[in-house]
Amino acid sequence: MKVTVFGAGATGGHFAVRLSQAGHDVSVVARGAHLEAIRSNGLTLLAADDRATVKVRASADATEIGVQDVVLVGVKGAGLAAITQALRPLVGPDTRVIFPQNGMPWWYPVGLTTTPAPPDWADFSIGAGFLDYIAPGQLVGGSIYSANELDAPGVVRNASPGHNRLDLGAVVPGGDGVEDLRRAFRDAGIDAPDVPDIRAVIWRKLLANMSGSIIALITGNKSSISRKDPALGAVYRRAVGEGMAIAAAYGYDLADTVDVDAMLKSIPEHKPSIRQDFEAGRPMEIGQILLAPLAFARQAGVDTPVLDTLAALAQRMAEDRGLFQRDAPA
Ligand SMILES: NC(=O)C1=CN([C@@H]2O[C@H](COP(=O)(O)OP(=O)(O)OC[C@H]3O[C@@H](n4cnc5c(N)ncnc54)[C@H](OP(=O)(O)O)[C@@H]3O)[C@@H](O)[C@H]2O)C=CC1
Ligand SMILES: CC(C)(CO)C(=O)C(=O)O
Repeated sequence: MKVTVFGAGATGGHFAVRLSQAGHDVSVVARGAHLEAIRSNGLTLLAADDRATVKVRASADATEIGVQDVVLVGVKGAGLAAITQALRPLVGPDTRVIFPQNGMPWWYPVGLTTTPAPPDWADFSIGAGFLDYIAPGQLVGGSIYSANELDAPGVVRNASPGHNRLDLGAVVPGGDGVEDLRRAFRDAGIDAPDVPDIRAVIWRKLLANMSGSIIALITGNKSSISRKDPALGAVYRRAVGEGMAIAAAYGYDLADTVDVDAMLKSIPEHKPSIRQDFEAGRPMEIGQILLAPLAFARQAGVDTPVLDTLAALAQRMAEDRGLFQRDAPA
C-alpha cells in the first residue's frame, strides 16, 4: 500500500516505522527539526531493547508526495483545522483517510444514525474543510491504544511494547470496508481488532482520557498515578462513571464492556500526550477530551460534577500558558 502519515510525531511516527518494516511504501509529512532529522537519519523507533530505523520519503509539502491508497492523519486534534487544505494533495477518490485522534472527533456527526443527535460543537465545523474533497465513505475513524513520545527529532520512543493497538472503523454505515487496513496493521505488529461501531470505541477511549490523562496532567504525573494513589483512583472511578452516563445518554451503553478495575490495572507508565503538550508548550486537546463530552452531557441533562471539576482545573492550566482558548475552535 502507498501510505502517508501526515504528522509523523509520537504515534504517527511509530505507525510509519512499523508499516515501512512490513513492506509498505511509506511517506511522511513532517516539519522543522523533525523533518530534517528524518531526511538525514531516517525515522527511528525505540521500544524496550528494540531499535528500528527506516528510510521513508519525507516532505513538508504533500504535493511532493501525491495521491495515496491510505492516509493516516497523525496530527493532534488541536492541529486539524490548520491542515484541511494541506492534506488535499494526498487524497484521490479511492484513498482511505484515517483520523485516529483522542477525544471527540470532528467526524462524529457524519452519517450518524444513532439518536439523540449530538450538540453543536465548534470542532464539528472543521469537517466542512475535509468533506470538500473526502467522501464520507472514505473516512475511517480510529482510536489509538499505544504510548509514545518523541525522544529527539526523528526518534520515537514507545512505552507500551507488545501492547500497541489501533481500533479502526468506517465512519458511515456502508463506508469502504476497513478489514484490509486492519490486516495491514496487524501484519505490521499493531493489534487492530474487529470493531462493530467506531463511535462506541471513541466513547470508551474518552473514558480513559477524561479521567487518567487529565488526572496525570493536573498532578504532573504519569497516567499510572491513578493506579498508585488510592484517592486519585477514587476520582478516576467517579470520572469514568460520569463518562459512561454521558455515553449512555447518546445510545452507547458501555456497562457490559467497561471494567474500571481492568482499566486501572492496565494504565501504562506513560506521560499522557496532553501532559506532553503542556510541558512542550503545544496546543492542548482540552476541547476534544473534556469540553466536547461535557457539551454532550449538558445537552442531555447528565450531571458530571467530577468531570466539571477536572475540566475547570485543566482548562485554567492550559489557558494560563496560552495553550487553549475558551470559546475558540480548539
Ligand atoms: N502520544 C501518545 O502516546 C498517544 C497519542 N494519542 C493521540 O494521537 C494523536 C496524535 O498525538 P501524538 O502522536 O502524541 O502527537 P505529536 O504532537 O507527537 O505528533 C503530531 C505531529 O504532527 C506534526 N504536525 C502538526 N501539524 C503539521 C503540519 N501542518 N505539517 C507537518 N507536520 C505537522 C507535529 O509537528 P510539530 O511538533 O512541529 O507541531 C508533530 O510532529 C492525538 O490526538 C493524541 O491525543 C493517542 C494515544 C496515545
Ligand atoms: C496512551 C494514553 C491512553 C495515555 O493515557 C493516551 O491516550 C495518551 O497518551 O494520550
